[in-house]
Amino acid sequence: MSKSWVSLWGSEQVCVHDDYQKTADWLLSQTKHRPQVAIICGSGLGMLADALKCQDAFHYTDIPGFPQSTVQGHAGRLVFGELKGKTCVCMQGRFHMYEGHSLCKTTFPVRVFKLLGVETLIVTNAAGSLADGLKPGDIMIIKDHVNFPGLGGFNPLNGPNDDKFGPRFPAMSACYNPGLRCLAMDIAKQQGVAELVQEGVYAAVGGPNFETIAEAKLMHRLGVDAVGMSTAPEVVVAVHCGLRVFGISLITNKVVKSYEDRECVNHEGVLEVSKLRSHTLQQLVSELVSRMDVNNNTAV
Ligand SMILES: O=P(O)(O)O[C@@H]1C[C@H](O)[C@@H](CO)O1
Ligand SMILES: Nc1nc2[nH]cnc2c(=O)[nH]1
Repeated sequence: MSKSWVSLWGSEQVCVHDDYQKTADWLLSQTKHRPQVAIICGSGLGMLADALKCQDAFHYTDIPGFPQSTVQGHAGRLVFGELKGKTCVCMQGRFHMYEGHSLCKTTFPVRVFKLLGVETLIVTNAAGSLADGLKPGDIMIIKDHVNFPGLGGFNPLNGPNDDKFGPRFPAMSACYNPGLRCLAMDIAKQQGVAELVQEGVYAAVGGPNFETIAEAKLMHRLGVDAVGMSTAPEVVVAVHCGLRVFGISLITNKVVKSYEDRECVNHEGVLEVSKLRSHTLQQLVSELVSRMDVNNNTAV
């Protein structure tokens, strides 16, 4: 049963081991698939699940304990299936803090994946670029992140630590697996899309508003390459419980950094660019899944 925990910021819901286990047990009773890889689809990127063969799909509304998706471009389905010889589970729709989910609900699926036997988590998102060399339609392989809500005390690991998942003070200095990043770069070259792909630092903010110009300038100065409203909390929880992580940001817009610039970002534009690049991203992720080693959590 989830419990209430009083934090610096007031009362928060925390989920306990039993909550994750119940959801995992239900899923294991409903599908024969035993996933090794989990994929979280960002805004407008749900089509990554279309490549899965022999699908078993569940609406979030039907999964006990699962939060619900409320954002356009996040279908709210969990899809199990085979992708190039690997068993995968794919979230068509993720949870964001700005929807009103507690951080434990935002990251709930990650621990469920761990209990399903997943070893590798692939996170994708739509993001705005701050780096001058990244333009809409580009693909950024996430090298590292800045978790702004986490720095301010909004961390999904707040509250009593569950030692069954991981340590009280987990290291975060190698969040994004170097071997998988390198493999993804090689695949991009082989697929002829290397000019679209580069590595960079992602920053997570709380949203749901897009950045002010002062905020954009601040993050640019701090060395952030792309900004979005998700991913970092999921990755913190994944690394805590020993999952290997690979992350991709699809750059859907540039973040306005000048008072003279009259461009204005909106969610519909974000979804449009996601759609345009969906095929390229699907090819890249499929090949990465195909070529990754799933039985050794430390190697590629
Ligand atoms: O789920 P992601 O991070 O891909 O979604 C991004 C951030 C906001 O939820 C939304 C803004 O358009 O896209
Ligand atoms: N915070 C933020 N999230 C995004 N998601 C897609 N584009 C953006 C952006 O420009 N800013």
